[in-house]
Amino acid sequence: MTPDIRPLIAGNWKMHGTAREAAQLAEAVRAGAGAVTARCDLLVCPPFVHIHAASAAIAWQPIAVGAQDCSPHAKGAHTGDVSAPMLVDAGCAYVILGHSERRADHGETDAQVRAKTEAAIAAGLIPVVCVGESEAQRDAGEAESVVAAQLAGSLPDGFAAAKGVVAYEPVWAIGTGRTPTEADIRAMHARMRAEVTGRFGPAGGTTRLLYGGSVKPSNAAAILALPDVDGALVGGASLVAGDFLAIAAAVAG
Ligand SMILES: O=C[C@H](O)COP(=O)(O)O
Repeated sequence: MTPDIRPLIAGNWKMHGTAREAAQLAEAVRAGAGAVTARCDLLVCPPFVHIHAASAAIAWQPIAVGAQDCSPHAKGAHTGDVSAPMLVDAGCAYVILGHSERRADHGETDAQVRAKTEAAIAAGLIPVVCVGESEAQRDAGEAESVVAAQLAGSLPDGFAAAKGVVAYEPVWAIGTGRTPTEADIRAMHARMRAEVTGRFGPAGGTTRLLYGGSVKPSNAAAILALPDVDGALVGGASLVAGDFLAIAAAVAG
């Protein structure tokens, strides 16, 4: 954790579930959130088509809803895309951008992620920009330089002032049950803090830096206690309300 930064525990539901299941999961998170929202912010990111169902189930509780992508364009002839203003209209406060699955599945580049991030900020959304190295890049000793380059290319000017969030997700740790060592997470987050403060000045000192990749209740406390780890971006475990809330409860009180 970083002193004076309120942690964020974010759930990325990816491409799972029906609208009914999304509503049930959101309701279960809402019902159990009272014990943890005193110490951290909660965010759930359903698939586009379930955003309304999740938002309706969460209602007034202090749990934010986000999306998993947005268009770099505010409107227009872009079949299949969803704009940032549409997400605001649907009740979103955040949007995940540049997730490694989008970089892999859709060939998203740093420049495209940056354009989407600019669009999100212009619409009033808080972007959660994902970065992370492949296993081959880590084995080659390139992890920090890869992430630094992704940050330089993906984050627009004004990112920190807009309270943008960075999520470090080593690609090889996503959905695998494997995590970096605590020393490696600590080192990467220190490097990311140096990068954002170098780029954005004092505002970068309060940028929330999340860790993601096989976070679960059993490892959350150790990871969340590390310096400059200001929360978690949770995939698989966020699909089980009890596990997601247990991860949030692992934030030091
Ligand atoms: O966005 C979330 C990450 O891809 C982590 O997924 P995971 O917790 O299933 O490893």
